Amino acid sequence: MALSGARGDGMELRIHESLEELSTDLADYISDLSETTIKERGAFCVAISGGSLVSLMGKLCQAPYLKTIDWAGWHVFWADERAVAKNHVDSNYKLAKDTFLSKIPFVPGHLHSINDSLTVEEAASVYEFVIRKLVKTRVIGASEITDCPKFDLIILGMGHDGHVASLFPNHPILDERSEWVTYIIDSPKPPPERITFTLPVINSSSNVALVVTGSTKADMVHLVIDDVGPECSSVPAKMIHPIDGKLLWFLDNSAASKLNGTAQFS
Ligand SMILES: O=C1O[C@H](COP(=O)(O)O)[C@@H](O)[C@H](O)[C@H]1O
Repeated sequence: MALSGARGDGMELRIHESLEELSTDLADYISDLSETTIKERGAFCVAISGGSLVSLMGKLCQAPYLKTIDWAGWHVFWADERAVAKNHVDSNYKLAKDTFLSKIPFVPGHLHSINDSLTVEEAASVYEFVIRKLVKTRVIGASEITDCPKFDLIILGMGHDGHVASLFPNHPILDERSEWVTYIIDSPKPPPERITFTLPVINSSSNVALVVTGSTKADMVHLVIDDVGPECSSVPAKMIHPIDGKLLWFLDNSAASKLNGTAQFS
């Protein structure tokens, strides 16, 4: 690893020399977290997103992880989904399934994908209902502070504009405080209709991993991570602060190239 360290503000950065190194570290991190969480509470509830981070999770279906992880304890959710059929090239479900999920022996019924045959409004409300039932039966934990579900891990990518899940800059859903899952019909990035976890749910997670790579995201990474002033206050990635959990950034050297003071990590 090129650099690794905790910043005073409760976030940890891991900066990698290569995508290969990053994806191995990510798989080790997920595997360790899965082991300790399943020992502690019998299940591991992880929500994933779409985009470039999915291929970086591909190591999970390879040795040693395929054999060493206790997949029976896993429940997989989507932090966001695009309103397209599950076999559409834009589907976050399809991307994860084709890349690695289909090669892993999950318990049938533990892949909690978002219904693609409903309107986005209906799909968001049905998904929230599914999550509520799993909180009630204690498969998913509950935050004592926010009353939201407490996922064991939410893995997010970040767009060039700083969006995370389907929470886009300056969009009114950034102010959503009562729903756990909501929808948009005017996404600036196609497709326009999407379903997404809200900020309170993401910030109630025990662990949030933000996985960002490539030089085209270096400016936004600098804006979000370094204290550059009020101009970045409307950037969704900047709003990720787990209330009672940990925030870990997985970056490659290119994405981290404009960060201030990385020399303080070693
Ligand atoms: O549209 C989306 O974009 C973000 C970021 O994608 P990337 O390809 O730039 O990494 C992704 O995290 C989100 O889940 C997805 O719906």
